[in-house]
Amino acid sequence: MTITKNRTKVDAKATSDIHVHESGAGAAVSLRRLQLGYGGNVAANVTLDIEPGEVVVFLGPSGCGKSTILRAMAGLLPPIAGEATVNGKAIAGNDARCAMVFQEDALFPWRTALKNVQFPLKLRGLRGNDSTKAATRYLEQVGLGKYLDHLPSHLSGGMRQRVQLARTLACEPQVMLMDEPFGALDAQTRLDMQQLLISVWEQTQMTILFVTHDVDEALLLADRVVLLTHRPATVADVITIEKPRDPEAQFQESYQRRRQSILEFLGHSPVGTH
Ligand SMILES: Nc1ncnc2c1ncn2[C@@H]1O[C@H](COP(=O)(O)OP(=O)(O)OP(=O)(O)O)[C@@H](O)[C@H]1O
Repeated sequence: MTITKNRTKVDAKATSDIHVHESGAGAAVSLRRLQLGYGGNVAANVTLDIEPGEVVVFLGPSGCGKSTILRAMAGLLPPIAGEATVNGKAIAGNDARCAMVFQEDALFPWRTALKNVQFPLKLRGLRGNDSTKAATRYLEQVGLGKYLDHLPSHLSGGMRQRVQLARTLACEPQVMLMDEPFGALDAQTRLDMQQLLISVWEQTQMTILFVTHDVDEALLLADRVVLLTHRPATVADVITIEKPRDPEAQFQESYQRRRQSILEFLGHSPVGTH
């Protein structure tokens, strides 16, 4: 698989403490003339193929339909026309293969971090000690091993997003959907979360569909950046990002040129067609 060739592949056998999906990697996603909308108004019309293990970041003007695409992937919005498939099979409501991380933390406020992460494990049939051990490992994976008994209200915004990430990992999805997950965090916490996500990706090789407004975040995380038009969102351009990422890359002229041209696109992006 070409997309992951420059990133560190993790041998699933060598990482028994890390939760790699049974398939060992993410899934291929195919959006075929996927038309989405609300009450007859088209919000997105997208055709795109995504490789297993690829990180695809959607960038587009405000209100163009980015979240709508993720909602459809999560099975929360049936298509008007066309189809979205994961490994060739159409997405159905509550499809366990896709799991969403939202910007606003969607944790149960009355449950501790541990119990929040245990929730999807229970749905997967894990109980008692097995569930506690697995949930603890997921929380350790996101750096919260010492906060198992904390309620969400006793955690910072960044820590709550970590719990949300752990809870999503506990679903063992093949496709992780992330809708501006770090948008509400302060700058330093956001950078920390980006690095955490890179490390989670290296461990799980999940396919990730990520929505952001932040061009630097897109360029850091993406294998490919998908630029969307104004509503209805259609694919205007797809930019492949070279890996491995050089930490100094953003100081290079080529990075700044690319960043500038994306910002210009976002400032004058064309209107999509139905
Ligand atoms: N539940 C809904 N009912 C009706 N219209 C909706 C609904 N949700 C979204 N829309 C409309 O669909 C369009 C796309 O919304 P969406 O949230 O997907 O955009 P977005 O690109 O994610 O926006 P933003 O960049 O502001 O987060 C917008 O015009 C929005 O007003």
